[in-house]
Amino acid sequence: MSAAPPDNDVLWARGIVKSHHGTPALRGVSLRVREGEMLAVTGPRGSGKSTLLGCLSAQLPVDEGEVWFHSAPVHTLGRAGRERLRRERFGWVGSEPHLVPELTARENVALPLLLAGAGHRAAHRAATEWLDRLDVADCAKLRPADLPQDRRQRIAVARALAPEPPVVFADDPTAPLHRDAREQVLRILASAARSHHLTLVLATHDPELARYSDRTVHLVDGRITAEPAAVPAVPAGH
Ligand SMILES: Nc1ncnc2c1ncn2[C@@H]1O[C@H](COP(=O)(O)OP(=O)(O)OP(=O)(O)O)[C@@H](O)[C@H]1O
Repeated sequence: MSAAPPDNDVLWARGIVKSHHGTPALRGVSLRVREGEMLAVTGPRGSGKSTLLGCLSAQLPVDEGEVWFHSAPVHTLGRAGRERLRRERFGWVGSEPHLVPELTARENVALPLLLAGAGHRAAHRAATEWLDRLDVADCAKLRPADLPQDRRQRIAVARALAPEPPVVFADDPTAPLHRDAREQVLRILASAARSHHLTLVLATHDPELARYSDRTVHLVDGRITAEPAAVPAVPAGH
């Protein structure tokens, strides 16, 4: 039996192998993510970034290897256990803003807080604060269909951050945004992660955006090719 990972790692993975319908996506990936760290996963299209985030965030079961969250095994959980872990401990921002179309922006952001048991007033107050941080407070009463893509994405970021989960996964979160908005949303993600001591795992094509992270791992063809020494991060709020 293998040893449990070190206590100070939030996420710890060893030898992850994962295929999609016979197409190998990850071919033995090992990595660790420390508490409060902002880790960027870079690599060309099809290199396995989304699959890696899927395996680390318990969305996808691994074919081989181990994934641990705070010294508890994830790779041995069944579907229900993985779903509970995701719902209770992880936030997710995808490259497309998937919001509930019938709800206003504020209701969308409040929803995960209400599902976690918060009272209506507290959930709506927190949602308003997060919309304000993401610079979309003016959209609070509008529904997703009335908003452009980049505003919807900011709301999706607010929704992921509002419950302040221990880990937020962001899979190419700036893809729907224009250049200036990309920088701003990334800065907000980075500063929220730092001020709320969240751990952030971010997949991106853009090495420039990886500058906001504490550390980068680079994937090529389902393998980590290099884990460069920490590059100077852009200070939050700049
Ligand atoms: N649902 C799927 N069904 C079949 N093959 C898949 C599926 N998802 C991913 N793949 C394949 O697995 C490999 C890794 O894909 P993945 O999406 O993880 O890479 P990526 O680095 O995130 O790519 P991108 O930057 O384009 O999002 C690719 O060869 C891809 O075609």
